[in-house]
Amino acid sequence: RSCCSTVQELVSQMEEEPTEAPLYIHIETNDFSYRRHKRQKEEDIAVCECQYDLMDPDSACGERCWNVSTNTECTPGYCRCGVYCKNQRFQKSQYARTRLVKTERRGWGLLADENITAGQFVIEYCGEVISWKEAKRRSQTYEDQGLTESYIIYLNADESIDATKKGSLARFINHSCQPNCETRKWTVLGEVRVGIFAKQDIPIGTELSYDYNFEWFGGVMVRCLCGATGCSGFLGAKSRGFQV
Ligand SMILES: C[S@@+](CC[C@H](N)C(=O)[O-])C[C@H]1O[C@@H](n2cnc3c(N)ncnc32)[C@H](O)[C@@H]1O
Repeated sequence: RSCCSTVQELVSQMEEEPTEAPLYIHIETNDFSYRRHKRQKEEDIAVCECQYDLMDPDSACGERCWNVSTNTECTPGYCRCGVYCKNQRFQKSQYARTRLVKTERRGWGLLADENITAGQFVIEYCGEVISWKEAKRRSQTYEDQGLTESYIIYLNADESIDATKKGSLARFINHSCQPNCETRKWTVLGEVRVGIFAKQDIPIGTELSYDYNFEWFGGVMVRCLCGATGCSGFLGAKSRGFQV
C-alpha cells in the first residue's frame, strides 16, 4: 500500500498525536471504481512549444507555456522540456507541506506547514469520481446516517468527487467566506482534476480555506463559523447543491 494509508498511520507520524483521528482511506489520485479511467487519444495530446535552455532554466514550461495558459498539464514523452518540464504538478503530486489540526468548532482543518506563495499549487482534492445522480443519492444516505460533515464537490456538469470514505488531505480544508485558497480545474492526461491553489501568500501555521460556495455539493445546512466580516451565514448557501 505505497500510496494508500489510513489517517491513523499519517497522524501517528506527527509529533503531537491528536486523539480520535478521523477514519478514511488516504489516496493521492482519484478513484475510478465507478467508471473507467479515460484513455487519452494521441491526437488529443496538447503539445507546447517550450524548449528547455540550460542557460535559462525559466525556459522550461512555466507561465508562458501554452498548456499552462489553458490549465492543461504536459504529457510525459510529448514535452520537449523532458524532465525539466514544470507543468506536471498533479501528476507528480507536487503538494505544499501541510499539517492536520483539530479546530475548536469546525472539526479537523489543514494548516500550511511551510510558507506558501500566491498562486502555488497546494494539494489535489482527490476522492471517488461519481456521477451527479450517485452524488445526490450518497449525499442523502450520508445525511440519513447522521453525518454532519460533507465531502462531495463538483467536478463538472455530470460528475462529482466524493472524499467521504477515500480522499486526500484536501478533504480537511474548511470553508471561509474570506479564503486564502481557491479551487481550479486542470486537465491532466485527458481527465479533469481539482486542485487547491493559494490566492495569496500564506505564512506557515495558517489554516487553509477555500469558498465552498462554488464547488460544494452540500449536505445538511451548517451555520458558518469562519468568522470573516461579510460571512454569508451558512456553508455553501449559494452552491448549486442547495439550488437543485
Ligand atoms: C470538507 S469537510 C472539512 C473538514 C472537516 N472539518 C472535518 O473535520 O473532516 C466539510 C465540513 O467541515 C465543517 N466545516 C467546514 N468549514 C466550516 C465553517 N466555516 N463553519 C462550520 N463548519 C465548517 C462542516 O461540517 C462541513 O460539512
